[in-house]
Amino acid sequence: MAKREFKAESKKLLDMVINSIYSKREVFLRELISNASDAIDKIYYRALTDDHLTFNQSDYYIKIDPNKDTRTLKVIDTGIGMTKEELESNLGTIARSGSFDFKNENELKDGYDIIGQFGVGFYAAFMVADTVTVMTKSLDSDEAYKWESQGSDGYTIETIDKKEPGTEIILEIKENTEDENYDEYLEEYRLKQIVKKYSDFIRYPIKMDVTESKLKEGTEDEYEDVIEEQTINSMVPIWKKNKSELTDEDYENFYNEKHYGYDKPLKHIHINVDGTVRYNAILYIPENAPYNYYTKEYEKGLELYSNGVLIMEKCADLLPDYFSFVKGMVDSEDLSLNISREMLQHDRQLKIIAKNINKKIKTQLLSILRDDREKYEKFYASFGQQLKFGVYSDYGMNKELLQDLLLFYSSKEKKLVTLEEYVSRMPEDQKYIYYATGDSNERIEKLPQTEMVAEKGYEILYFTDEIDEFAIKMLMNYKEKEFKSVSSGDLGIEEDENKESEEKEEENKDLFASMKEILADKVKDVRVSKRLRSHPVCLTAEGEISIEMEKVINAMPDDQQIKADKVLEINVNHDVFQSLQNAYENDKEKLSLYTNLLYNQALLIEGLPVSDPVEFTNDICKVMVP
Ligand SMILES: Nc1ncnc2c1ncn2[C@@H]1O[C@H](COP(=O)(O)OP(=O)(O)OP(=O)(O)O)[C@@H](O)[C@H]1O
Repeated sequence: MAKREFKAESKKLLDMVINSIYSKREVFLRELISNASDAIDKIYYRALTDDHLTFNQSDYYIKIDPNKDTRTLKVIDTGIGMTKEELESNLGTIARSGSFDFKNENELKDGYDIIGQFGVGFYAAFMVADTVTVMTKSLDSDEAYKWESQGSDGYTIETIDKKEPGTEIILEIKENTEDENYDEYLEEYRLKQIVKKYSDFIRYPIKMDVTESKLKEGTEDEYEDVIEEQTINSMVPIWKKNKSELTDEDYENFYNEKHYGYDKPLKHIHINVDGTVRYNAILYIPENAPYNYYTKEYEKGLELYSNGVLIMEKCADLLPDYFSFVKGMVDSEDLSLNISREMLQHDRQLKIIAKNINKKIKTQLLSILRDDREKYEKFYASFGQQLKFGVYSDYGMNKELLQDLLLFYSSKEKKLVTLEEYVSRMPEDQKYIYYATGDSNERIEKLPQTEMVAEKGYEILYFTDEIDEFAIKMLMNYKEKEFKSVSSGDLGIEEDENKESEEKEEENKDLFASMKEILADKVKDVRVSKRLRSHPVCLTAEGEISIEMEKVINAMPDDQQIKADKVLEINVNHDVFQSLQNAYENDKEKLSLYTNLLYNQALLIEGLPVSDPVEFTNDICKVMVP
């Protein structure tokens, strides 16, 4: 029999399909199953307009049949089949898609959607097979044909005997090589796995004879291998079902089946959009952060399906970083895929979907926050930090979108509050939103710097995450109220104290100058405190860099070191101040001892290390034994 050659360009293209278009060999099965599904769809469409043809869905199926002895894998379908001419033109010309033409000729819109469009998928079979044989009988022909090819050297066509319309594709699976294991494409479990991964939602049953070990009849502990034909795909995707038919349990099962997480999702979001870009999505907000969530290893992304066929396992472009914890999938019929179906040709549709999804996630989070505070706090414990990173990163580009999702611990409420709640409670004379930073709520509670603001009756937000102050600096203000650290120079409330402290400052300016000299470049200034009530000293920072920021940045692994401009504030109403004055008058050595002691105490209160602990304890001893 004379061999027909593929067209010259086709040879090159075939080589490309086999070697470079697809990144994973396993997708050959996805391609053959998609073709089989298209072939059945075509009968369905025909039946819509042809009165002589009835489409009885249960008659149509796809079957996968591996055989280790003959080293063959068959993919059989009960679809429309191909005439001799169609065999010639569809399989003899690479990049010629009969399915694409069919779609155009029939002006197909919704419902059943033909998958094929490029005319290359079939040849993916050569990635795993030396010889590919196609036995086919068209619904429109009495003759059946066999097409066979070993790849680039062409193909043969001959007449065969086949009664029922449909197509049977036989792959002679390659021998294993050093680098490649082809045997796996003959293993039931592996084939099942590939079908589940890519073709689970093909709407016709994909059948396979599966070997199961079963209890032998009449025995109690004897097992035997039983071969059973099973449907291995789920067929109807949950996201195409009506929301009213689905229970929370259905959504939870899908979450677990898909291994989106091992926890129970906190919330699911089911989206069906029929707008400019049509898509369905099921998204989940998990309850717990995966163990690697806050590391570089964590990969964000949603599964992306095109017409129920998996295209990408983790499509990162669908999620912004600040919502990277969201799991789930998107299925759209409107994506322009590239030839390998592994990437999108241009991402306009994807951008629209991403934008839409982003909005929905925010709305959902806000509604949990409003309606189920306990649930939201659980979520926030896992992912609050990520939201705060989101406010801070990209130069604060997303701060407005995220600000209402933030929670901080409140000095007054003794629980987490939103910025909105804080601002709505602010007394009229309060100018700023006050915050204090520290390692824990308990430590912040005891910070001397909070005394004055607390005495004034104002609420203070406690920042215990390293990112907090950075995020707030980026936010700058909320509802036109500026954020103010309780440690900052001007607290906006010290009017009454101003005059008195100015006088004290003036009276004691030589004492403060001496103390500043003793501490040298450790502090920028020594001053009368307006904020202290019961404590003798505290450290505050002047300028943009706070003491907390100095701590955070200096603890980072790179060599970057920064220094806050520290000010040692002295409570002139505290008895200790008298001792300072006495020492200044009578004993300069004592003044030096006291100054260093007070400075080191202030460091400890701030959670900063004292530079010489031995000297510090010696100083204490000196005070104890005058
Ligand atoms: N099982 C089948 N039954 C009937 N026709 C088939 C079958 N497999 C392939 N064909 C025909 O061969 C054509 C080429 O198939 P191929 O998989 O190479 O491309 P495609 O499915 O059209 O596009 P894509 O590259 O996007 O998958 C199809 O368009 C279809 O007309």
